[in-house]
Amino acid sequence: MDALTLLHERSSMGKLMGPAPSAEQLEAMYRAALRAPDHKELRPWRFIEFSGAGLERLGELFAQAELREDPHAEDARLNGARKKPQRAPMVIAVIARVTPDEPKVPQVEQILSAGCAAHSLLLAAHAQDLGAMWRTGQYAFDPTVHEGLGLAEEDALVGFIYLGQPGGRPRRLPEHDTADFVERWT
Ligand SMILES: Cc1cc2nc3c(=O)[nH]c(=O)nc-3n(C[C@H](O)[C@H](O)[C@H](O)COP(=O)(O)O)c2cc1C
Repeated sequence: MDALTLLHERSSMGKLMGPAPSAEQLEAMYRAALRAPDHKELRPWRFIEFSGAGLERLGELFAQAELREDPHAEDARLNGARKKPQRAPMVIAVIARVTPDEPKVPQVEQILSAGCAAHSLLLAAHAQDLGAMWRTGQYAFDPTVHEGLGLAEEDALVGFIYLGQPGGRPRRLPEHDTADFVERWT
């Protein structure tokens, strides 16, 4: 697949099956992520890979987040939270590790860099015929989850990248007219 075709045709896959990406596939994905644009080379990112029992630990954190919000939360709600990470054989949390006192690189730029890294993970997954989906949901912003994953106060959880083998048909790509989004000053 040439680079432009990849950029034009990447799409998300919500239905994901095992096996999880191989070590080689993951290495190619992380190498792509580490090429994200990065002002002053701060490397403002951190990745946590969850698979197997790790997915259960992540689900437990999601359940704890529910409990902190509502100490009387019903079992169905807690079990629903526990099951969320099980929608894929692997999840990668992408964290913006923010340097707060960097005068030339505002925090938003560092978070954008981590977002670019997340996009590169998606692209490199697609290039290797893997399925992937970027999710946040309430848990990406939850203090219990942040604490459990060791985020510092200034860090951001940019997203959870769900990964696996595509388990469904790719959705039809939307057609957009670039003219609707571009203005030209000449
Ligand atoms: C930061 C971010 C967070 C997202 N969070 C969710 C989410 O929690 N749940 C969801 O269904 N889609 C979420 N999405 C959207 C999907 O990842 C996906 O981009 C969307 O369904 C469109 O599909 P496409 O990537 O094939 O165009 C998120 C996207 C971004 C960029």
